[in-house]
Amino acid sequence: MSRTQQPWPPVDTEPPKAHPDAPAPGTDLPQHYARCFGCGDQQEDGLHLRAQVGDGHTIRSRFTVTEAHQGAPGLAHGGLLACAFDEALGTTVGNLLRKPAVTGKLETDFLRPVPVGTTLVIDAHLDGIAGRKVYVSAEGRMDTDDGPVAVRARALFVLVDLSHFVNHGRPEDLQAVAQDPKLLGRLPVEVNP
Ligand SMILES: CCCCCCCCCC(=O)SCCNC(=O)CCNC(=O)[C@H](O)C(C)(C)COP(=O)(O)OP(=O)(O)OC[C@H]1O[C@@H](n2cnc3c(N)ncnc32)[C@H](O)[C@@H]1OP(=O)(O)O
Repeated sequence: MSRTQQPWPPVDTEPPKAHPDAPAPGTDLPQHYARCFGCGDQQEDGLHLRAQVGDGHTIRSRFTVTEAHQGAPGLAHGGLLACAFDEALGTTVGNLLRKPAVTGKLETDFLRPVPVGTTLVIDAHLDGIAGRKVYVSAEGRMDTDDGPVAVRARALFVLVDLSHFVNHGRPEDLQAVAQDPKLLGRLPVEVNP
């Protein structure tokens, strides 16, 4: 099987346009949910991914592979790397478009093994929009922003109503958020667009 990529985005798209209230380049983004495995500070063994807005529809995220993230001895589990990219790509969609969206499809190419202790520098980019479909891609470099590329990913996010989360979320977790709204970071969505 070759690494030849299909055209991306796979359908005709409009160029992305950041929301007028999207955070400016250079902004450090807060966790979006304290219990999120990707970014939450209440998940002891989570990824604790941190993100900053870049120029031109990009967001740069960083996460450090810990012992809790191993698949083979001393090496990151591929599924956890995919999780980091899901988070980095979702953060890019949510913060730049300020609309709720969920992952519909996520593809990853693992190019190099990633040892425990590595910090992955993930640069994600909005690629195009077709109706509710948002195409976004990223690459992750080892330790520095010009380090060797270890992982590439691309994804389709689908814009949804907030009712998606209300209708499908576990009631006790929704209740916990209602009682302690600080569990959510700055809402990355336009609630009344
Ligand atoms: C600041 C915020 C930071 C947030 C970071 C969070 C990062 C983590 C994000 C996640 O992990 S979200 C959790 C994982 N994802 C899910 O749980 C989604 C589960 N799937 C669904 O809920 C529904 O399938 C979905 C909302 C994605 C779509 O259902 P809908 O009934 O709303 O829409 P529909 O099925 O008509 O699909 C809409 C369009 O997307 C297309 N589509 C959907 N899934 C697709 C797929 N897998 N592949 C290709 N196309 C797909 C579909 O063909 C269609 O295209 P057209 O508009 O052209 O007709």
